[in-house]
Amino acid sequence: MLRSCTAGLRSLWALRGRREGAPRLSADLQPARRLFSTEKAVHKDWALPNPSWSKDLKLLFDQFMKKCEDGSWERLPSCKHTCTYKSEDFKTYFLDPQLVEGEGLSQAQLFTRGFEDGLGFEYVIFNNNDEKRTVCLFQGGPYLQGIPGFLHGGAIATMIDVAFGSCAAISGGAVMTANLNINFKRPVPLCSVVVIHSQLDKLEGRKLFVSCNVRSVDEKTLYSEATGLFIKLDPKKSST
Ligand SMILES: CCCCCCCC/C=C\CCCCCCCC(=O)SCCNC(=O)CCNC(=O)[C@H](O)C(C)(C)COP(=O)(O)OP(=O)(O)OC[C@H]1O[C@@H](n2cnc3c(N)ncnc32)[C@H](O)[C@@H]1OP(=O)(O)O
Repeated sequence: MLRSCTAGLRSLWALRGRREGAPRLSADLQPARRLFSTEKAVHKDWALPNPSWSKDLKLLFDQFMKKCEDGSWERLPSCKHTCTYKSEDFKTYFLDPQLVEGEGLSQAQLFTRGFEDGLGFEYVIFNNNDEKRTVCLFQGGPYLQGIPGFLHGGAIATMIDVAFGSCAAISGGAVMTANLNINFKRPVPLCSVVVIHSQLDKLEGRKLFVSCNVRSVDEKTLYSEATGLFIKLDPKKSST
């Protein structure tokens, strides 16, 4: 059964709620495989092959799915909509009912999942919990063009942020990006597949330091290198 990816968001929103006096969720801030594993299946998982996936992407996907068989790796599911909006749990911890019920938020989608199949971000992230690292297989579609024929740098930065965010959230729970530093070394051809290898380098109090490299499928081309700083949200502080 599909496991929901919304527990992470619930964790984040619960934390926000708690800052304003809502009851504490025990799952909050726990290093968290549970971010990806506690909810019942309610929404489609988009981190799975669709007809727009190239041969390269499908091949890599199959290779990583094989690595999942012994439990050393796990595929992270990915929802398009911020699914918890309709859950009772979410309402319990989100204190502004207008935001929960309102048009704006009901239409909210994860930025990277807001495109038709194949046109934007096609990706799947695999996590190796013991090694504190993730691998993101990413095919950037035609709507992500920057200079003709190549991916927009902002699209690459977005994908790196998502890859980092997942890597950091697994260890840190509810985290936010504080700093991203990217060196773009080679332009990424539009519609090609790249592999983003992310690593949690250091955990220092509430600070999670991550780094990654973005490579071609054959690993010969290094497209980008990046570092990031994620901060575990502090339940005593307001994020707005
Ligand atoms: C993200 C959700 C996670 C939930 C789980 C999801 C599951 C995964 C599912 C699906 C993956 C999707 C993944 C998507 C990823 C996208 C992520 C984003 O787009 S996040 C939006 C962009 N980022 C912001 O808008 C932040 C804005 N900034 C802030 O809100 C604050 O600055 C914040 C929360 C980052 C820190 O604020 P403070 O008040 O809590 O903490 P202070 O005291 O300022 O800093 C703590 C320590 O960090 C250092 N620090 C803070 N910012 C720094 C910086 N920019 N550079 C260096 N150090 C910094 C400080 O110097 C301090 O260090 P000392 O403890 O004193 O040693």
